[in-house]
Amino acid sequence: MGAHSSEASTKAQALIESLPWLREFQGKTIVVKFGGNAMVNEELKRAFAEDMVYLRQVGVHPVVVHGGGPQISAELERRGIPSEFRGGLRVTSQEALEVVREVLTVEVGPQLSALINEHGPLAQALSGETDGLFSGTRRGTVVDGEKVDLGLVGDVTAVNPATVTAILAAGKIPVVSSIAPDSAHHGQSLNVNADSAASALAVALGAAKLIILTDVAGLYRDWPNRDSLVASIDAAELGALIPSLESGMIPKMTACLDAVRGGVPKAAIIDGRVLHAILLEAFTAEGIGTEVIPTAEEAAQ
Ligand SMILES: Nc1ncnc2c1ncn2[C@@H]1O[C@H](COP(=O)(O)OP(=O)(O)O)[C@@H](O)[C@H]1O
Ligand SMILES: CC(=O)N[C@@H](CCC(=O)OP(=O)(O)O)C(=O)O
Repeated sequence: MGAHSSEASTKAQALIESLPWLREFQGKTIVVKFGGNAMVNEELKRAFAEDMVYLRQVGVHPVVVHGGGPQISAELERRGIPSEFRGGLRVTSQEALEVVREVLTVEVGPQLSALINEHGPLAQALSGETDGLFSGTRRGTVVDGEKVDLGLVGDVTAVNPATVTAILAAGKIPVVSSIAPDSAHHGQSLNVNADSAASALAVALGAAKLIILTDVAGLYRDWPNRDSLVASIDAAELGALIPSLESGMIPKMTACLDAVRGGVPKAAIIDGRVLHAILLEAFTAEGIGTEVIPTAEEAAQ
């Protein structure tokens, strides 16, 4: 076989490998979290937008929840507003919250939507504050056994997915940012980590999968030992591993665990620095990154 025909047969093979996946996810909702660290250049953002359009075109319903942590940090620094992370979450003052909201809902969300819309009028950006999508409660965290006050940081405690389902029903792609109104204080909003917002939305939508893009190949059991990449882990094992994790991996893996425990059959952490990572995850038999699945007993229920 000549080089040309062998390349063609590799492409045909990739298409054939996608068949079981297409059957599994046809007509189903997939929540995709696009992290700020995976948005490092225009080419990656464009490829991500193409992947979302592709999924929609083949009959899957993608919902995007985006982060923007590094972009928020850059803007806070530019304005001279102090910012620190504790347990992977940003300690957020009222002043910082205004910047979080502005960067996520005025900058990152509309930019991603515009890239998707280069392929047709498909994306609709909305914030967790829109139409009561999210409702949150303030949370702290525990670092080295000590309680830490994170300020205006919340967990999503209720989701009203009506607007998201209406956008999906109209054949469009919702692009959601992770700000939530505080259910206990009218008019106050909370900064929610985008991984946990994506997880709450995936559960509320009854999504078939949660995919989180980040800037590493997946979860390393023994970080930073590069031989310890986890291909697949169940909820019970992950629950036992989370207390030993560091920084940004804590909210990320907790989000996967909560999604799977909340009834989402699969969650995956994949490397968003790889062009078309979503299609590789979706359309190759073995997938890429780390997959989280329910424990055997949970899956049987
Ligand atoms: N066990 C681990 N496996 C993989 N990455 C880890 C682990 N522990 C810590 N990390 C760090 O977590 C980072 C991902 O979290 P974060 O920076 O919050 O990403 P994002 O912006 O995509 O949400 C990785 O780049 C890596 O440096
Ligand atoms: C509470 C908290 O930490 N909120 C995050 C929200 C954005 C986010 O999660 O962005 P990435 O996914 O890019 O990290 C923050 O302020 O950075």
